[in-house]
Amino acid sequence: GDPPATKPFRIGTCDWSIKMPLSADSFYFAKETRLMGIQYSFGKPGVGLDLRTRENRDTIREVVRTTDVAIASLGIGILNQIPLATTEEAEQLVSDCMDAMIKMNEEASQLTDRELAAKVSPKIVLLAFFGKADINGNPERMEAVIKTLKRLAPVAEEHGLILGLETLLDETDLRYIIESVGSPAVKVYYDTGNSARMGYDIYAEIQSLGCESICEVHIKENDELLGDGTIDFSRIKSLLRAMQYPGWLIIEGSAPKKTSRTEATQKNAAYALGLFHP
Ligand SMILES: O=C1C[C@@H](O)[C@H](O)[C@@H](O)C1=O
Repeated sequence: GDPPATKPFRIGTCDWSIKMPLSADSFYFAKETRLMGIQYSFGKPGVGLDLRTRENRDTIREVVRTTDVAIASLGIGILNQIPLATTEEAEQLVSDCMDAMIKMNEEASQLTDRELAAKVSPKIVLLAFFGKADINGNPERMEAVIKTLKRLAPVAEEHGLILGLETLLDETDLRYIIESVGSPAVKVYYDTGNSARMGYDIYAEIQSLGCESICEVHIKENDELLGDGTIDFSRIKSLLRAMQYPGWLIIEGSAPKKTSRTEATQKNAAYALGLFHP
């Protein structure tokens, strides 16, 4: 018989990558660029359209309704400055973010428009481990992160949320953390550009980690537009198809030195839509 019908991938961008964090602007930008979702930032209390408040959540829901651009997931980039391995403030940030997600999911469940509800119910949050928050090559910090995640994961599990670790670790270390925490709520947030830059075999890692361990993917090229660098995105597409990856592909960075982030994202969106969403 016929092979099973394949759904096109959903493509979005993160709000920080286009320098429009915590605002409605990113949704209008995505709509103009034909992107379907925004990975929305979660930051310190009171900064921008902070999802901690009902008023801001209502505003963003209304923006999603008018633009038809979904909240693909959330991301806490500020963890790069407030490291999860070494600060209690970081644990509080993740906890606040989960509270906001729980409220968004509850509020969405009351909407009669089920398609809209799905677009305003983020389940995945990216936890960033870069710069001074990097834990690569630092077993003590890895152990500290495991301890913290063991406290956070039960809440995520109870509410169907996923904590996605975006790190500079290779597959072996990522597996060690995930297995040590021992919760299905802790997964890898895979970034093609970061892992390629580290020299990892990104194709082997994606295939081996699979959907069981990868919750979401950043499609990123280092200092080049998507498709202009060394990463073979057609190969990535085949791998994601083969593992029946159901999630979002989020465009991040991928801007050559003299190109503005917005211009680069427009070009990257055209490339990603052509390849992954023909
Ligand atoms: O996805 C990411 C999150 C950012 O916080 C980080 O700085 C960046 O390198 C990245 O890849």
